[in-house]
Amino acid sequence: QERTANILILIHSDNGGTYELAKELAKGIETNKNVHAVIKQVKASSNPKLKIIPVASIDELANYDGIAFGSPVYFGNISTGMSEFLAKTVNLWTNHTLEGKPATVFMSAGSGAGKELALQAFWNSLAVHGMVLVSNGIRGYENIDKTIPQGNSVLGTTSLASLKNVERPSKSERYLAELQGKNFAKTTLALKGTFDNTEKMQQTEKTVDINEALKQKNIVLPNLPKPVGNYELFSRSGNLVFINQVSLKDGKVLNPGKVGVNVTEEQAKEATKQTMLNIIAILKEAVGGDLNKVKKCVQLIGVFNTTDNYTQHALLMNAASDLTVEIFGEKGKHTRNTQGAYSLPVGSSVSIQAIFEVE
Ligand SMILES: Cc1cc2nc3c(=O)[nH]c(=O)nc-3n(C[C@H](O)[C@H](O)[C@H](O)COP(=O)(O)O)c2cc1C
Repeated sequence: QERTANILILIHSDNGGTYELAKELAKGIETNKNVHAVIKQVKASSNPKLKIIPVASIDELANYDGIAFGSPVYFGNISTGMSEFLAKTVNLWTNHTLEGKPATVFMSAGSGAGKELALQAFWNSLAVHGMVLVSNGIRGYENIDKTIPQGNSVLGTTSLASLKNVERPSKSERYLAELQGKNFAKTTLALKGTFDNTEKMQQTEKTVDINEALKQKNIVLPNLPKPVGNYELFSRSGNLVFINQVSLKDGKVLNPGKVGVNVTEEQAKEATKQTMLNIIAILKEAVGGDLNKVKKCVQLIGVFNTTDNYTQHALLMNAASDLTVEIFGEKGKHTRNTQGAYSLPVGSSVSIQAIFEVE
């Protein structure tokens, strides 16, 4: 059977210069008929030229055989958009997910000031991930037009987008990007299968320390709320822990009221997240301070104070579900019910009942 490979071209672009280079890389990659390239971006763009590009999720990076990263040069560095995306890859990093995967980088610059620093900065982050960095060297240098400034660099192709004596990317820059794509496809195909991390990832999955992961993700659990009636914060029966909360924050209700009247959907989501944080703080207490003892989130029920005709309860509840999965990974996946209510205690816009299985 013929070997095939899938390459992600992951870009951030403001004005489309990076996207132009990405298309050339894709063309170069796909001159190898066994290698497929897909261009995605790190966040949605309102630029009409870039709107159609799908947005990549963090977790999908694991699914490709190689990744080409492209961004504008910002002050001799990678762009803020790219930097923000990379900052969310801590889980991939600690799980060794990208180790041994080939990576290559390209950038759209203005004048080109600091372009090599920026390419180097890209490499820094990808080296921390343990990726195999594929350089350009002087490939193609003999064929480029040297009568005008060009974005060639040994680390990766750039384009000098603000030098408009010719259309940018220039013909030579496009040629270099295509060549980079061709070479990257060759390396990716050759390395495929030599970096199978599934076994290692499964091992680390088991040993992921949830308490540490919370710190790394900057998730701070609130102080325990005080009961406002004759009840306990949690109740344990066998291996199940039952917890019910509203959106109390520092003794006050966060974003109280009715969704669609005096609470926006964004505020309701914020309140929902706060409620879930309260629940997880209580859960931590219930397992003696060690969240690694949580085996599964079994079920969540979210009740929202809404108008009669409101239907987007599921959307609001995602704020709680997403947080639970972010913290507990696979163990955080749960069944769920959502409902609307005419009024809720202490004016909260949301109330959540949670059931967890623990050790
Ligand atoms: C905040 C900021 C900082 C920038 N810093 C540099 C720089 O240090 N060197 C450079 O050559 N261009 C710099 N530029 C220009 C961009 O790299 C250039 O416009 C690039 O082509 C944008 O790529 P895009 O078309 O994919 O958005 C900067 C632009 C911005 C917005």
